Amino acid sequence: MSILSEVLSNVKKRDPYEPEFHQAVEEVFESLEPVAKMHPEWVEAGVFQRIVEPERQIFFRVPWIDDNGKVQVNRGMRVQFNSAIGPYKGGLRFHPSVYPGIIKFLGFEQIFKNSLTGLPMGGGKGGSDFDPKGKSDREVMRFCQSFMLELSRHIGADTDVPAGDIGVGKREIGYMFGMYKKIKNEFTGVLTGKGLNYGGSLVRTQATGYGVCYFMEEALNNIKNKSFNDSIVVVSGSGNVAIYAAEKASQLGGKVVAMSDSKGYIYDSQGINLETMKKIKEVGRKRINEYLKYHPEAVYTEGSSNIWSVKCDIALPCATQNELDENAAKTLIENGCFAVGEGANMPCTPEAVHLFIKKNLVFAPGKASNAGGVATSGLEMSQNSMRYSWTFEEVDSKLKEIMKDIFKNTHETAKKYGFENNLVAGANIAGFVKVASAMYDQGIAY
Ligand SMILES: NC(=O)C1=CN([C@@H]2O[C@H](COP(=O)(O)OP(=O)(O)OC[C@H]3O[C@@H](n4cnc5c(N)ncnc54)[C@H](OP(=O)(O)O)[C@@H]3O)[C@@H](O)[C@H]2O)C=CC1
Ligand SMILES: O=C(O)CCC(=O)C(=O)O
Repeated sequence: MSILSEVLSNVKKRDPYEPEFHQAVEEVFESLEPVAKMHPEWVEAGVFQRIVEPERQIFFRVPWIDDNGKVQVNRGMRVQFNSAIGPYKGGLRFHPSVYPGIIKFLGFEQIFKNSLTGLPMGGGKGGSDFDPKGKSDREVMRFCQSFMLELSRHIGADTDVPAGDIGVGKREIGYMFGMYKKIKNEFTGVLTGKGLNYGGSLVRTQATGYGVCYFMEEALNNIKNKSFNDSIVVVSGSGNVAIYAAEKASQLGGKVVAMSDSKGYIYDSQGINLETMKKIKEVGRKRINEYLKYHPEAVYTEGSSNIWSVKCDIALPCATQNELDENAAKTLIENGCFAVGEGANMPCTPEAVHLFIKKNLVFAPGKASNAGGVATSGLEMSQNSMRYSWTFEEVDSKLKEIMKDIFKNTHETAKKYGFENNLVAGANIAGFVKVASAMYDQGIAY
């Protein structure tokens, strides 16, 4: 049995009820056989065993009082996965589906993603099974304050710097930052994704979605001699990542014809009107079928996974994990889709990914293509430390350079290890090598 199979089998034995975490480890380990062969010293130092075990996991009670005066209790968690190359960094997810297996898979992905950005950030992730949907602003505020009351003991600008993810946006970050400041009596860059009026960075709102398109444009140019220009694009989700991926895809000359939420999807042959979408989702926090009130010529279909039956050239899954399976992948390919860029974390199942690679689509894996969000969070941390702010153009051009560099690194690494044009292997190997070498240099007790 190879060391990688042995470690994977132990991961499954140790935490048998965490399928998403197993999937994330398996997907990275699939690419690492040549690395293990090239670095017997890493095998001997137990780097592979150590990298799958979080440095620390924190679980805590989050009691809060709803608008009816009733006490509610949620579960909070933070997984501090790996700090070999910098303070733990990664988002917080508030969604009823959150449990340790989800947070661990996200934290594991974050280690390699953050490494790919070239910035000094370790990997972490956290969240709660709290559902902000349908709650009043006051309820969300009370929950966030209670959450931070405990989390504040474990984070800090040089220790662990959380940010947003599903269900956590500017509103939630604001409430949590306010509470942290009150508890610690200090104004530091302990969270990113902050409002622009209190230390946030320009472009952070747009960064993940824009970054997906910068990465994809580079991949299309280099691998297929194509671009977004004149392409038909389908984007799943209508949250932060989806809206700004759709915006940049349109700016680059693509036409986005469909977007979704967890209930269904909208098809608009004229191209989705993003101002309407922002009004519905960012301002109103409403369901996507509201779009028909403003654009009656569009079509709404129940069932979010059906979105992949819409004919397109480029598909950008930007909603959630495992939202695009093998059948959806077959349909996309039959309809002529030539590129898939993951805006969400692990949105394509392993079977779908294998098919895309086998059929030579340009496939951009999330840990590379959605790294623009955390990279810009890294730039927010730098600006906070300097007590300074860069302009929109400055941050945007740094983001673009970072995404181009991530593409170059993943593309060249894939080639070097015998996986030409396989960006999954390139991203896994390039992300891993930097962290593994730092872990090795810092000794086994680390
Ligand atoms: N925000 C960021 O900077 C980054 C986010 N990501 C990843 O991108 C993805 C989206 O995050 P973000 O845009 O921030 O989150 P948001 O909460 O802003 O939006 C999430 C979107 O996905 C939809 N969605 C959520 N769960 C499901 C589900 N189970 N089935 C179908 N649709 C679903 C939501 O629909 P509904 O409103 O109906 O629930 C909503 O449209 C996540 O995978 C996240 O981890 C990755 C890198 C950075
Ligand atoms: O900006 C960040 O720190 C985290 C973003 C994130 O959660 C992600 O990359 O999945």
